[in-house]
Amino acid sequence: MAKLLQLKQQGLPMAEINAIAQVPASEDKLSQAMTQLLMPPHPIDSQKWWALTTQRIEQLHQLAKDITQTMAQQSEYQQNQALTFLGLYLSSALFTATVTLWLGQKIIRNFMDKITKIANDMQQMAEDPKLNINIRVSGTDELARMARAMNRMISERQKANHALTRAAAVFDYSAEGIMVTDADNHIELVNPAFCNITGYTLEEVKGRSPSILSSSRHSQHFYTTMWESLQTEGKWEGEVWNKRKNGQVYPEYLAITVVRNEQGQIIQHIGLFMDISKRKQYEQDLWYQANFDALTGLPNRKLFNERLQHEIHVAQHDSRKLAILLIDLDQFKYINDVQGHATGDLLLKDVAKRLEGIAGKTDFIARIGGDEFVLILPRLTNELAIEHMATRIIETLGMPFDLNDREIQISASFGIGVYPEDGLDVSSLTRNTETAMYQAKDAGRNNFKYFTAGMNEAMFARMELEQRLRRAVAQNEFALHYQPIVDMQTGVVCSVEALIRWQDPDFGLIPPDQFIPLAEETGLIEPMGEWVLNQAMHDLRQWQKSGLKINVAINVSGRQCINTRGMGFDQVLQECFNRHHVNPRNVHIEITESMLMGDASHCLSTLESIRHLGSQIYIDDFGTGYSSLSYLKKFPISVIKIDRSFVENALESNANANLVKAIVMMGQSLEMELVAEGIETEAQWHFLRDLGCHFAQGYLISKPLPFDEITPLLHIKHTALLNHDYQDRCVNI
Ligand SMILES: Nc1nc2c(ncn2[C@@H]2O[C@@H]3COP(=O)(O)O[C@H]4[C@@H](O)[C@H](n5cnc6c(=O)[nH]c(N)nc65)O[C@@H]4COP(=O)(O)O[C@H]3[C@H]2O)c(=O)[nH]1
Repeated sequence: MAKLLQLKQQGLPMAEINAIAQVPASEDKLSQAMTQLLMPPHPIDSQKWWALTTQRIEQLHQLAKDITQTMAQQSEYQQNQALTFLGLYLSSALFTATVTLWLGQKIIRNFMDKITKIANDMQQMAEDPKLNINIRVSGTDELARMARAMNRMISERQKANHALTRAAAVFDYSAEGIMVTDADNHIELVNPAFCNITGYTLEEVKGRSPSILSSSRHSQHFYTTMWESLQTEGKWEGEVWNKRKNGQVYPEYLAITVVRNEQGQIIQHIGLFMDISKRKQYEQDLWYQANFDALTGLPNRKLFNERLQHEIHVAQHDSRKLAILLIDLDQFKYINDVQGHATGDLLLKDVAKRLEGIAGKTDFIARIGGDEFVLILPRLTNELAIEHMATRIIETLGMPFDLNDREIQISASFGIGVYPEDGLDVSSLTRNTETAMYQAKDAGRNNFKYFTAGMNEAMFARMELEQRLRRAVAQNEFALHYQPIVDMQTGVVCSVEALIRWQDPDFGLIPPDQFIPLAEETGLIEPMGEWVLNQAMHDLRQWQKSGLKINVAINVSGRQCINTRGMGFDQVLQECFNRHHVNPRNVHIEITESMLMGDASHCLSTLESIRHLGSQIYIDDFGTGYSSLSYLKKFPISVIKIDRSFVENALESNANANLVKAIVMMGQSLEMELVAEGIETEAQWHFLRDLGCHFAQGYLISKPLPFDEITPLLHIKHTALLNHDYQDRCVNI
């Protein structure tokens, strides 16, 4: 039992103790002995008791021996078992140590590999900052996490690098100049665009103040405001005139931003600017185009209106007067059409120069239309100044122009309007001055007219007439009257002059003087002239069919002669002759002297073409114009018509008679035939015939009459006016 207790105290498990305490089956004797020992004592003798006791003691000894033996066996067994356990323990410990060592080595090698890989990759990246390696470390351990963290870091670094690269590229390649200054506004850094724009290198500006670029165009106040804005708002932007290194001042658009540190102190200023010279130039060009005439360089109508508005305001404020002179070139359209636009342009440029030459310092001159110029005289001290200027304009523009080696003479008509009498605002003053200008034109050109209240009525009348004339052309309200031209030697009617009449439904018959100038001005003369030509050819054909030998003279205006429907006049004629089967030799073309003065070369070629067709050319109203012999010689003119005004006055005085003689002699010296117009009396007839005039036209023979009325008169031979035998000359015309 003591042994069992001891085992128990040693902490042996109960199962084992139990096993040890179990008495094996072979030990039945022990059990029996024990049982007997425990049995109550029987009443036996001492010997027996002794034997029994001895026996039992022996049994006990045997039992103790057995127990000792068993316990020895048990102890041996336990020892063996302990040894086994120890062996096992030691071998497992060894195994564990080996495995642990092996695992440790493996883990360490693994760690070392990973660390080496990370270190190598890091080393490579350190050597080449542009290199970005994705460190590949697998697993979930610390190193793998570290590698992933590093990869993230690298990726961030990569992004940051990209951003930096981009920022650097923006800085380097930006078209805008960039300037970075420190807190004290000393230049720290500039980009290449800065150098391009300003002409300075970084070395030249580093450490200096941006005022190195100052152009001195801005006041101190300008810069003070800029700095105030930087201090309070942290930024400023606007247009600045700066100066390049070469001294050239240029405009730039500048945006300055203040950079502050975490404490809110200014550490840098970043100035970003672009050169806006081109944009400024473009804006200026646009403004120029909108306000100036490209051809002459003079202000245009828009600028004129603005300036007049301003001058009226000033004049009103100062209680002063101002005048405007509206100048229109006479026959400019003709020159333009005949000589070509290039010559027309040259003329306009020269006119502009001449007007600029005579305008005073405070005067303002503009071109407000094709051939319309306007002069503002804003500081009128007295009205004589207007007259003086008007006379100078007429004189200046009256001098011949030398255009492409051609001498061209022009004149101008202009109206004068005075503020405040003739208009209190721009539109009324301009409108009234325009009215005065038209009046000057109607009054025979090359003069000027002051605006008067009555002019407006005339202006309205003119506008109304134009309306009616347009309708007349559209509705063909015209008729032709014919006036005979008689051979002064034979009294025979050789030809008739076709004269247009306007049969207005409201106003009756209107003579050509009242609408031809307007028709020329408005261009209506072209369709009107074509109608005359066709009608006259039609009538001529009728007379010829009836067996009458007659020619027809047609009046042709300068504008009509240039072109009709875009065709040369000779082509128009040819078409018409063909249409009516008329021989061009039976048609005379009457032109005025002024036509010859416009464009000599174009006129010459047109007249030669007409002459080439076979028609003769008459100069109408001779003597009223320049009557230049040199001009007349150049042109293929066959007949001169002496203007009615000379014939009318020829017999009134010797001087007048001598004038007519001179004209006749001039014609004779040019070997041209002469027609005396407006012969009303026999005295005039005889006078002119005796001078050597060949043909006569006038009321003495007949007034212009319609076709039906004139036809019978064409057969009459005016023998009563003859005083000697004649020979028939008409066929030669
Ligand atoms: N007092 C007076 N007058 C006389 C006498 N003999 C003729 N006349 C007028 O003198 C003008 C002559 O025509 P013109 O000089 O060619 O002058 C013409 C001509 O330049 C122009 N004209 C007439 N018809 C046409 C036409 O079809 N086309 C063009 N372009 N102009 C035309 O109109 C002008 C005026 O024509 P008309 O009024 O018909 O006036 C005609 C005629 O009626 C006379 O003895 N005494």
